[in-house]
Amino acid sequence: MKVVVLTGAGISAESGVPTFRDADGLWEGHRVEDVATPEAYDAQPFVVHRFYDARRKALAAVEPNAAHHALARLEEALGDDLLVVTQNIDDLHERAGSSRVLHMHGELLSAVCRSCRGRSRWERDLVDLPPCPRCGTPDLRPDVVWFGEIPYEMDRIYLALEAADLFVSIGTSGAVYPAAGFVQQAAAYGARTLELNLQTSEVTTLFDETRQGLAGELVPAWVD
Ligand SMILES: CC(C)NC(=O)[C@H](Cc1c[nH]c2ccccc12)NC(=O)[C@H](CCCC/N=C(/NCCC(=O)O)S[C@H]1O[C@H](COP(=O)(O)OP(=O)(O)OC[C@H]2O[C@@H](n3cnc4c(N)ncnc43)[C@H](O)[C@@H]2O)[C@@H](O)[C@H]1O)NC(=O)OCc1ccccc1
Repeated sequence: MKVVVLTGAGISAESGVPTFRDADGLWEGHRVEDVATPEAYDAQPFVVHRFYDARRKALAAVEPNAAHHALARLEEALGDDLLVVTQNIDDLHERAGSSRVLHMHGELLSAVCRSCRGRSRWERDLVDLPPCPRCGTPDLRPDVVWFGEIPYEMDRIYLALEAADLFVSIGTSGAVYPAAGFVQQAAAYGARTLELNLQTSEVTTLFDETRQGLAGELVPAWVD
């Protein structure tokens, strides 16, 4: 049984990581779409850096929750038959013990060089961004996928959706593409589809089954 699990901000909410909908999509009065874009980074890099620095600080103070731990247990059982595709840039899946995790929108604790595309761990706050450890150019940016940019690992994701027997979506509003379109792709290839979410999402009607509630309760109940 090949399983693909898509996670969104809702799976980290009970750890204390605010979701995008929580703050009505606003950050310091900015529409998230306005700070999480390459244009915003070119226009006002300091505002964008402050946005991600604040989230790094917040991430250091939180822990994975029961939903993350349940998926790590599922990976022990299924091995390579499980793939977790996350829209989240936090490292809570990995901290819970999951390793078969694909960060389609990047990672908060990673930096990427705009010159050589080399990746490195994000070391310091904005004040003195170090040069790229690989090519030496001072051209590092947060290793996250911004609106208008192509998500990471789309080929691997489409192959996994094609081979999936079961597609499960956890804690996502289905507002952002291409992730919001995965349920249709998986269903088109014959997979059964299940949504675990606190509220009705923009794609709830596309699922074979929906269970509403807290991920910290629904996911362990589904896994164990
Ligand atoms: C706003 C939206 C309409 N715009 C888009 O979708 C755009 C444009 C677009 C493309 N195609 C379209 C088609 C139609 C319309 C628009 C588009 N998409 C793009 O630009 C993407 C790139 C988008 C990525 C942007 N970067 C992010 N994040 C990283 C940065 C950062 O984090 O700062 S997106 C970011 O927002 C999204 C937030 O959504 P959720 O995670 O779902 O969170 P949300 O708060 O919305 O919802 C939380 C849910 O959890 C539930 N919940 C809450 N608590 C709990 C709880 N305790 N338990 C369970 N559930 C819970 C709630 O009920 C709720 O339903 C996530 O994806 C997150 O990663 N790129 C692209 O399309 O490239 C081309 C392409 C296409 C195909 C193939 C190749 C190339």
